[in-house]
Amino acid sequence: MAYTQSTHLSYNLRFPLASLSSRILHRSSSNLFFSRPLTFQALKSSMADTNTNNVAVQVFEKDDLAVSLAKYVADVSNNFTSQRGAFTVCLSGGSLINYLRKLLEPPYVDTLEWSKWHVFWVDERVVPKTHQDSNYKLAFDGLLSKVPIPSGNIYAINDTLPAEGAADDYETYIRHLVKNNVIVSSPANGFPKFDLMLLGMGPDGHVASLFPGHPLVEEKQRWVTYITDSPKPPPERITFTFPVINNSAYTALVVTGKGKADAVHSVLGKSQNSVKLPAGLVSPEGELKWFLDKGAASKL
Ligand SMILES: O=C1O[C@H](COP(=O)(O)O)[C@@H](O)[C@H](O)[C@H]1O
Repeated sequence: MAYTQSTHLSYNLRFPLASLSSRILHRSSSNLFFSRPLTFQALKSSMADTNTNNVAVQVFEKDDLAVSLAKYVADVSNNFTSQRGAFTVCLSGGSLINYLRKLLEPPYVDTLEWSKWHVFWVDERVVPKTHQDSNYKLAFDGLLSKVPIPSGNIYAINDTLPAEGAADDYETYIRHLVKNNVIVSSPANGFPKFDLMLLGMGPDGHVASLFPGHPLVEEKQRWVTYITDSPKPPPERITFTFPVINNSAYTALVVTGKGKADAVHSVLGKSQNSVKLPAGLVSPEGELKWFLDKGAASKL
């Protein structure tokens, strides 16, 4: 794979984001390559068969990923808070939260309009909020407790309900927030359109709690669904479905570590597998950006 070190990438977006620096991989038909800076329109991708949207893949050295992710989140947040007066962001669990750590440092910690943030979970484990497995606890301890987001803007699941009830309850609440214009929805399909979806990916290629080969991957109607046989513990979880994940305005997939290199290769590599992993089904309406470290990108 030939590559050059890029310096700046200018995004030509609805909400133009500031330039980013580091090594950028752009997809073009069947090739993945490092390249010189391109305009955002040049990032047209054929990554998923139905995806005609913009996709960028960026590979980082060590701490640079967290630095760039913080800038990306801040730029998206600033654009929405200034244009709409609110920013709806969906968090995953797992390693993602640690990669958001630079948001707790200047300039972001002091300048972001935290009071306008509305925080949701892409997926959640059905355990008490105080449990070590809780995605809420992970995000609260690692990020949310350290910034001035109003507690009423943090939408955790109801942890007193079983999985099915918790999924129904979360979907009902999101419908309520759509009705009240806290969350935007698409006139075309009625699904909620979150401003930013922050996804991780497991070594098996799962995103949210949508696991390879599981029927939930095919869900087309529900906004939030549940699983009681998750292959990764704990077994009971609730999760956004693909129609919601793929309706978001901006999506970041943050994937690190050699253990995920095979799944990354399967989704982004030259000969993409005919059976798509869930991560390969992330094909949002808006912009998709992969944040990889060198380990995760090592088989590309
Ligand atoms: O179980 C989960 O795993 C995925 C991936 O986690 P990671 O630690 O490998 O990054 C995560 O995105 C999801 O939210 C979580 O529930």
